[in-house]
Amino acid sequence: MTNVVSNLFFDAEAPVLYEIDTHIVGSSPATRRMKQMLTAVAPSGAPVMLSGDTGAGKERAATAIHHASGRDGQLVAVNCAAIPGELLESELFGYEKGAFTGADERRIGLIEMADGGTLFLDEIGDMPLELQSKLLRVLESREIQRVGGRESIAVDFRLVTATHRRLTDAVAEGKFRADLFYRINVLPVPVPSLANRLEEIPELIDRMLRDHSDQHPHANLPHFAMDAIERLQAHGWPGNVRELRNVVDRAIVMFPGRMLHAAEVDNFLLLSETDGAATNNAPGTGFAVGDQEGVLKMLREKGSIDIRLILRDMEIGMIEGALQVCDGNVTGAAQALGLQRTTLIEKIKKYGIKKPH
Ligand SMILES: Nc1ncnc2c1ncn2[C@@H]1O[C@H](COP(=O)(O)OP(=O)(O)OP(=O)(O)O)[C@@H](O)[C@H]1O
Repeated sequence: MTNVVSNLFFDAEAPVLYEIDTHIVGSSPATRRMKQMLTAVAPSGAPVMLSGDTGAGKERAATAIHHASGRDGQLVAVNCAAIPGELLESELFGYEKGAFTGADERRIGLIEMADGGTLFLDEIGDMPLELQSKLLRVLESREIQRVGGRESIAVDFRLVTATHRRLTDAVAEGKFRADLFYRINVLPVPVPSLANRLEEIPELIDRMLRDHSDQHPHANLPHFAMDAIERLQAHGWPGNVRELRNVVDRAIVMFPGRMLHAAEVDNFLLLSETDGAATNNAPGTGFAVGDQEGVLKMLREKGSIDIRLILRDMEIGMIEGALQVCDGNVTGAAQALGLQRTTLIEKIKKYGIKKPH
């Protein structure tokens, strides 16, 4: 693998490198190794399997591969764990009108939508066995049939898969088809956890702040002092880059134009650890800002979510965070949140939020 990768790497064209570098931030040895691999595999049409912990950046790597591949079609991302098994087939393959109750009109599936582009199957290990067989057939025949349809439709897509667990274990347990595993594991690329590239934290923060200011040109960005960075580099990062993004998002909301020191960072990290417990004073969903994980989990378990409840919980979490960071000072917290003081007081009353002493 290493030889193949390094040979391909040296032959890789500059635009490929440019795309990979644009999407993937970081110059640690671990990330440099990953970028070399991505640069090598992107131009080939062979299936890539990304492995790594949750939040490490697998979807970002898939996006980089797509953009560096030179394929004209679109990148279609599907989280196999987020869509209930019985729905996943019709989502992937599409269906003909009348295929089942409720199929009022023909629907193009996600595989067909990825024609000419890239199909990214996230959490492939969660795909039901029956669907695994159907996917294998598609990979071998390069054709699909919509649910309820007879016509075979040719599809040309590049497959990228991702998993956060060892698929070989799932194969050994009979939960994942061995033949599919070998078909999709042609070019394995490990995505390193943030704990293995702590030196990249300043670069990642810079990029996140820059992205924010590209979207909000008038935003007053926060600054991270050296002691704050040191504190971040001593953290364990179980939630990886996603957890770091949450910290940066909190800093953007609560410290616009201000300097964060170690103490503030400690508070933010504490908030990360108590995500979900933040709503104990009111019956809630237990979601926190940016908690996509939680949303997906609930969608999986219940099949639906109540967006108003989730937004309310996020609001409670942010108010509690601002109060904590401002030592219970309502005027300061209102300022940090961009709210009128009276509005904040109303919200504190409405949600029964207790101010820290
Ligand atoms: N190198 C990076 N530079 C900037 N942001 C990044 C980087 N890597 C990841 N992120 C951000 O971190 C968050 C998590 O990344 P991503 O969704 O790619 O992780 P993942 O490994 O696919 O997670 P999951 O296993 O939960 O699907 C996203 O908001 C993403 O934009």
